[in-house]
Amino acid sequence: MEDTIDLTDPRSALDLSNIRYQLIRLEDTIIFHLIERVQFPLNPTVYIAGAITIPNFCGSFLDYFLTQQERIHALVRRYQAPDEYAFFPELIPSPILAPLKYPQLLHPNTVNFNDELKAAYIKHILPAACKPQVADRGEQYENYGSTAVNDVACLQALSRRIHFGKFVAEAKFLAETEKFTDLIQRRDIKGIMREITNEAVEKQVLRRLELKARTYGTDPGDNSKDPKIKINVSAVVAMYRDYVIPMTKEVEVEYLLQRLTSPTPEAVTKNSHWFLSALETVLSFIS
Ligand SMILES: O=C(O)C(=O)C[C@]1(C(=O)O)C=C[C@@H](O)C=C1
Repeated sequence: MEDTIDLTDPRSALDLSNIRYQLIRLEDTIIFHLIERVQFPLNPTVYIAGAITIPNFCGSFLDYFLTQQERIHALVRRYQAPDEYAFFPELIPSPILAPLKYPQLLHPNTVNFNDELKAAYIKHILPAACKPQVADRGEQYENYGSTAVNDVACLQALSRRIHFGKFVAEAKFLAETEKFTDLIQRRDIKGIMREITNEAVEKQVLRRLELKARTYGTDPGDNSKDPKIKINVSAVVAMYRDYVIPMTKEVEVEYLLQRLTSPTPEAVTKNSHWFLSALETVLSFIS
């Protein structure tokens, strides 16, 4: 097993034990970001379109922050990577850095579950994880900026996690191509879901997550009998059980349903970003 997955090497990127190791690493990232986020109250104002006045923008404060951050990250090639998916893909600019040449690891596809993820994060995950808030007392007390900064970190890590489902699905497809081809051709969604599900692995994920949330949430210097835990451990487990694992599986199924079809122009754009960027660079030299 490699320490980090190498997305420029198909043998590394499509090895199921490497992919699972990456998913385990992402658990750490997600838990630490969530611990940072729940220092602040829920602050529902941050998620309501128009609740905070923003010049030339009519969405929520979180969406404003996400669009701005995605724009700058896109400029340095973040969304060319096959494991990165933007929440506002239609708003991101082309990179200023020369394109990287990723091998074609995944079948071209249009799968992006970020809207569903963001909705679940705001409606279910955060309310369960944040401390109860008596009332939203306004920006000077509630740190709207810090709230949004931490939300973006949580959402981007969660997005990476669920979209790794594409690599899992591709690895499973390559291991049992005949069986999956038959299920896909018959559009047997229940059958595909059954084949990609490994209940033992899911139980292991949830057990490990509970231990990690408890461990990372406790100050090692706190020697009291009843140490304070910085995160609601059962909310972390519920987040995975009810949203993260189910969405990863939906990503897997949706990806497999597109696995045999010829790519749509939209899918080609995400998968051959580097080619289009290279073309843009060449054209900018010519003009
Ligand atoms: O590890 C796998 O095989 C996956 O498909 C990932 C995952 C998960 O989200 O953790 C999802 C479905 C399986 O039932 C087990 C685990």
